[in-house]
Order: sequence, then structure tokens, then C-alpha cells
Amino acid sequence: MSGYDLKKEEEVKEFVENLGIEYRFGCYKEKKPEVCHLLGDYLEAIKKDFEKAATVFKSNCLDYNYGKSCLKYGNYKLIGKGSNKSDPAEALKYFEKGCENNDPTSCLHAGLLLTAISPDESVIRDVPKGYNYLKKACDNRENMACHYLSGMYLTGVPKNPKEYNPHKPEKNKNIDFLIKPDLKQAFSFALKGCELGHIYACANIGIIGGSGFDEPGLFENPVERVVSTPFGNPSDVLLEGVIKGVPCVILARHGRKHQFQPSDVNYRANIWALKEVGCTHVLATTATGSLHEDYQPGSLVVVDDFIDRTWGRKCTFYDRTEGGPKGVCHLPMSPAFCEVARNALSTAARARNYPCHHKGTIVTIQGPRFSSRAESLMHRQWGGHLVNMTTVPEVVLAKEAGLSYAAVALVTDYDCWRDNEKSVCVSDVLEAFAKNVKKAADVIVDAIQILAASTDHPYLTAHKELVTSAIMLKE
Ligand SMILES: CSC[C@H]1O[C@H](OP(=O)(O)O)[C@H](O)[C@@H]1O
Ligand SMILES: Nc1ncnc2[nH]cnc12
Repeated sequence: MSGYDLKKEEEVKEFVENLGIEYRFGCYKEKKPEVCHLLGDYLEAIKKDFEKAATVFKSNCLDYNYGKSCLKYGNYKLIGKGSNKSDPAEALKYFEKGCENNDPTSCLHAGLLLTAISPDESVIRDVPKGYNYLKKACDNRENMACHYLSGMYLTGVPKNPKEYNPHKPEKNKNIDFLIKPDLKQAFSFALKGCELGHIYACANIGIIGGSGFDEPGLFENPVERVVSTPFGNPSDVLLEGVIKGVPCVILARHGRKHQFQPSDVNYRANIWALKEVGCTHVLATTATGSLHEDYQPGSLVVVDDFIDRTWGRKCTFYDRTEGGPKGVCHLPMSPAFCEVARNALSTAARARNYPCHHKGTIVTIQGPRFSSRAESLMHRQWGGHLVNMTTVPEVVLAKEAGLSYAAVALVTDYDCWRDNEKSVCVSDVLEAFAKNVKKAADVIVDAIQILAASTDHPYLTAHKELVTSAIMLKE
């Protein structure tokens, strides 16, 4: 190849023709199946002769048992390429043969065809058989199959799909399932898909919406999931959906009707529930007061540290609750937030040119009352930039759960430390939040894309390992 000067058109033509001759020779004379497959690709991509390509793929599959060619021919049959007629049943035969010949993508396609509901019933649904193909594909490192299996366990596979209501899982309790919902299996397949590099299997992003973000409407058709945990019930149902292709789960921190005040929020159940449905990341919003002149109302802050002024809140999972984890957990709290998730939020805010501070210490007070002036002045002296009522223990529990957690704060007021200025009240907070809610929503949606597109996941493992290393357990 190095002898060719590909810039010259004639030489390019000659090169391409010779390539065809080489492939024909290797396939028909030397009878090398891998070269026959290349010949099929050549006829398809260079010559655009789909009929001939189909013939080559078909015979290479049948005569030489070459799995990848079975996959190709199966795909041709599925979409009617090279013959003008789609034939899913015939496609399935070739996917099955490809799978027998150890081509994991053929197993995936066979599994998908058998488990899907075919509109014209050309392929008879056979979920157990399809499941086995998907399992074989996943076992053979086909990450999409692992991701798909995870989805099957997440929702369950109903015997009669017509009885199934995708938007109200609690209505599906009494129907027959071919595969019962099983969150543990769902999680383990998602993890495998993630380890094999399927980005959407890795990122399952929880969004905790705070005040003013109780019902952010980020999904078109959310699925409501009721989850209970060893620590009690979360603030509301989890809303599952997809944001620009990324699986996400939204939870209203105070409940969708804002029925729980900050110290009554069951933070443990909220975080546990998100973890239970497979979230790897949690991005949270919070409405905050400013303790610093430069942190102006209307701006965003990607918080990087906290001061805890709460009391009596349950702030560990490791308290011997039945069904909870065992041992005593002394978790390092610096850095408190996940740097990767923080970076994603910051990058998103920068890209949109939104006013944003990329660092800030938040003082979380007990509430529900706001601070007194003396307290507010003290929080300033302590080095706080912001004040709210919810970041602790949420961030702590997310860290204990091994999740990647970051919060985007929206500054709504100057609390009550400024001279000659009226102190904060709820209506000011909500009005300021409503005015700027689009900024928070845009930043969250964009950060989700950034996190999902990253293929570098060691930080997710590091979060888990940190927890493991922090547990003292004496038998
Ligand atoms: C509505 S005023 C005080 C309230 O607002 C903030 O809520 P969140 O953090 O959930 O956005 C603040 O923390 C207080 O809970
Ligand atoms: N000033 C403030 N204090 C506590 N929480 C808040 N949330 C919004 N503004 C706040």
C-alpha cells in the first residue's frame, strides 16, 4: 500500500480495482472466509452492488459458517437491502446462524427480534429464547445487549404487552410477567454494559429538584415508579424518562407538592431510592441565599464545600437499620462533591454564558426558619458564600452511597446581612427562582450530555472504593 500515491486519480482507480481482484482471488481461489467477507464489504461500500454483496455474504455464511457474514446478510434481509423486500423471519434465521457461529452482534439482533413486538407478527415473539440470545451476546462483550437486558429487568417483560401500562408501574402489579422486574439484575447488567463501554448503560442520572424545581417537566412521558427503601419512603414517586437519549430519574426533594420541610425530608430514602434504580450520578438544584456581595441573585453557583449547621438529621446509612449496610462508616468529606460532576455543570454554564461561580461554600442551616441577622453575619465570617437548608445531609449520603453528586445552586436573595435591606422571605425566593429556572434546567440538561458522553469512568469506581475503605466492620 505504501507504494501508492493516492492523490492521483488514475492510481486510485487502479488501486481500487486491484483490491477487488485481490479479494476475489482470496475468496474464490484461496477460499478464505475472512477475505470473502471483505469482498462483500467491497461490493457494498465501493461498488454499491448490494445484490452481489448479498450473494457473497449469504454464501460466506452458509458455506463457511462465517458469523459476521450471517449478521450482514441478516441485516440485508431485515431492511430489504439487495432484494427490495424486508423479510424479518428470514433475517432471524441468519442472525441465529451468526450467533451459533459466535458472532455476538448476531446474537444481539436475534435477541432483539425475538423479544420485540413485531407489528406484522412476521416473527413470533419468544421472550425466553430471545433472552438467551441477549445473554449470550452480553456474555460475549456485546455491551448493547447488556444495556437492553438491564432495561428488561428494570420494567419487567409482560406476558401480554397490551395489559402493561408503561406510565403507571403500580398498575402492573397484578399482571403476568415473562421476566419479573428485578432491580438488582437490572443494575448488574447495566454495570456490565457500562464496563464494556456502553455510555448509556453507565450514565443513569438522578436529578433532585429543589424549591422551584419540584416539577421541572424535563420529560415528555415520564414513568412513575414507587420505590420504598429500608429507610422509609422517598419524598415522592421517582419519575423515569430519557433526556436526549440518556436515562434519567427525577425526584422532587420536598415532594411534588412541596409537602416536606427541609428537616422532614427523608434524605436517606431519597438517595437510597435513586441508587436502587441504578443511578450512577445525582445532580441537584438548590435555591440559596447569598452571603457574599459578589454572589448576586440570579447567578448560578457550582458549590464545592459545605458547613453543616443542621442538627438531628439522619446523616448516615450505617446505623444498623435492618436492610441497610453493615459496619461503621467514617467517610472523608474532602472533596465533598464529585469533581467530575461539578466540572460538567461548570462547563455547561460556561458554554451558555450564564453568570456562574464555579466554587462556593454553602452553609446549610436547620430551618425551616431563615437565619437571624447575627447568624447571617457569623456565617459570612466563617467563609460561607451561600446559605440554604438542604445540602446537608444530601451530599453526605450521596457520597456514602458511592454516587457522583454535584449541586447547582441558584442565588435567590442576600439573606439578611446587608445594611438597610429587607431580609429574605419565601415569596422573594420563589419569584427569583422562577425568573431564573431556565438557567438551572439548561445547565442540568447539558451537564447530563457531558457526563454521558464521557467514556472515562474510573471516578465512578473511585467513589465506591472510597466508601469501602471507610467502613470499619468487626465481626
Ligand atoms: C423556599 S425558601 C427555603 C428553601 O429553599 C431552598 O430549598 P432547596 O434547597 O430544596 O432548593 C432552601 O434550602 C430551603 O429549603
Ligand atoms: N436566605 C436563605 N436562607 C436559607 N435558605 C434559603 N434558600 C433560599 N434563600 C435562602
